[in-house]
Amino acid sequence: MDNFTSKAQLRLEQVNLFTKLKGNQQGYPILQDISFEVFSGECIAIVGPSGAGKTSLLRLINRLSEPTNGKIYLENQEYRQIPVIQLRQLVTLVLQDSKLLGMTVQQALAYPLVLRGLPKQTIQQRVNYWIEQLHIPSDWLGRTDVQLSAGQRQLVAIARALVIQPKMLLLDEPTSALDIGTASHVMQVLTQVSQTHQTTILMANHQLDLAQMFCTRLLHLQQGRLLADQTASKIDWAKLKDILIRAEAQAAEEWG
Ligand SMILES: Nc1ncnc2c1ncn2[C@@H]1O[C@H](COP(=O)(O)OP(=O)(O)OP(=O)(O)O)[C@@H](O)[C@H]1O
Repeated sequence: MDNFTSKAQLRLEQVNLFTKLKGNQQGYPILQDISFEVFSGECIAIVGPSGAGKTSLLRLINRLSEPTNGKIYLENQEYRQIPVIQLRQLVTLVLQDSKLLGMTVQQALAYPLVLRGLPKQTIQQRVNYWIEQLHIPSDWLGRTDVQLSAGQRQLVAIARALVIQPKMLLLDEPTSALDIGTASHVMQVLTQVSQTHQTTILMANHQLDLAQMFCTRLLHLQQGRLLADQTASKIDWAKLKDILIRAEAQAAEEWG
């Protein structure tokens, strides 16, 4: 497989992730035998009940954790050969509860671009553009974490990721605290971003109606395994909703 080249932007090959016990002993499986390819500009929704492994998968792709075995490639380059800083400039993750680390919204949006050494005027233009696109009101700009609601923090975290203009954007339940109108608008903005900039987007999302608005493809995880990998146009959404509701109920029962 080492000489295999693929047109995929991202490739996971038989990835397994196990918890670690004391002395680096292998614990229980979190992800098992995950293989798929992602192509530039795809919008992928990752669905599955609580505990299915959605966050764990996104963390692996952002290299916040390493597979126990199996390999991940970005444009045919194995992850471990890519410097982490370089990888994270190309592949950006928005976590479920992102923090502004003591900065104001304005500072937090500009900061990743300041780190990249961009001219002040370019930074300002880019920040203003995304503030406008995401309808972030100007009176939030001077606020810090504690002065923002969970939903407002989510919107700012999405803007901060878009400002970077990554090749691949990973979003973990990015709209869980947003009202439906704002969440739908975010989905429209993301769709536009992927269409105009060929940005690849992978999004874990419990809200199937929103996933349906946005995705071109869907990965369905259950108990750490990839149950289905489907093109959006071929999905029976009503049936999928039913399956997910039952799986959620079962997961809730198992977790007591
Ligand atoms: N660091 C860790 N150590 C031990 N177990 C972990 C760790 N991280 C995740 N897990 C376990 O791995 C499984 C998958 O968790 P994960 O957070 O990836 O699921 P999820 O699908 O994102 O769930 P949710 O929808 O609730 O966010 C769960 O059983 C979880 O308890």
